[in-house]
Amino acid sequence: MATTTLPDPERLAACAREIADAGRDLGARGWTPATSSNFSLRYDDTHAAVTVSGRDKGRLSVDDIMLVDFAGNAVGTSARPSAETLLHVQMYRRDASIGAVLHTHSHNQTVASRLYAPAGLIRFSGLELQKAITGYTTHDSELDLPVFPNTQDMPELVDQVDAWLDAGKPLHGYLIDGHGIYTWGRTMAEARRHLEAFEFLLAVELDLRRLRA
Ligand SMILES: CSC[C@@H](O)[C@@H](O)C(=O)COP(=O)(O)O
Ligand SMILES: [Zn+2]
Repeated sequence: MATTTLPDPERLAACAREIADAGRDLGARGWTPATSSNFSLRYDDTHAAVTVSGRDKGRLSVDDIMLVDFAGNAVGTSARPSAETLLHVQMYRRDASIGAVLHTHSHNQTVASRLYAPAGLIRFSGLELQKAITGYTTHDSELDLPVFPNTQDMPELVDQVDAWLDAGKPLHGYLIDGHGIYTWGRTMAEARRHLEAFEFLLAVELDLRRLRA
C-alpha cells in the first residue's frame, strides 16, 4: 500500500497563506503584540496547521506554519509548535465541525479578563452584535464568555475547557485571565468574525463599566 508523507507541501502552504493573511490583519489591529497569539487551521481528521512558537504573528511567512497531530506533536519538521498548541488541537478533537482556531492578546481582552476573572465569566445581553456569533439570532439572548485562570501548564488549561464543555454549557470562545482570548469557527472567516465580535463586545462592556462608574 502506498504511504503518503505528511505534510503535503502545497496543502500546508495554502493553510499557511490563509493563516498569514489572518495574522497580518489581526496584527495590524494591535491584537498580537510582541510575538503573542497563535493561529491554526484544521488540516485533516487528525492534523492541524499551526503557527511556529515565538514568531511575529503579524508578519508570518510560509515557514512560520507547521503541521501537528491532534496530540500536539510536530509532524515532518523539527520546528517547535506554539506553546499553546494543545488548546488548538483540543477544539479540533472535540468538534469535527471546527476548522480554524484563533488566539489573540488585545488590550481589551487582557483588561476584561482581569476584571471578570473573579466572576469567572462575562455575560453579554441586549447587544445586536451577539448575532455575529453563529447560533445567536437575537440581541435578546445571553452569551457567556468564560474566564479561566491562567497557567503555563497547558494540560491544566485543557482540563478547564473540557470541564466547561462536559457540563454541557455553550462555548464559542473563552478568555484566560491576564492573557487573551481563544475563539474558533467552521472556517477561518467564521473564526475571524467571532474574534472581531468578541473584541467589539468586550470594548462595549469595558466602556459601559467606565461610564457607569
Ligand atoms: C510572547 S508572550 C505570549 C506567549 O506566552 C503565548 O501566550 C502566546 O500567545 C504565543 O506563544 P507561541 O508559543 O508563540 O504560540
Ligand atoms: Zn497567548
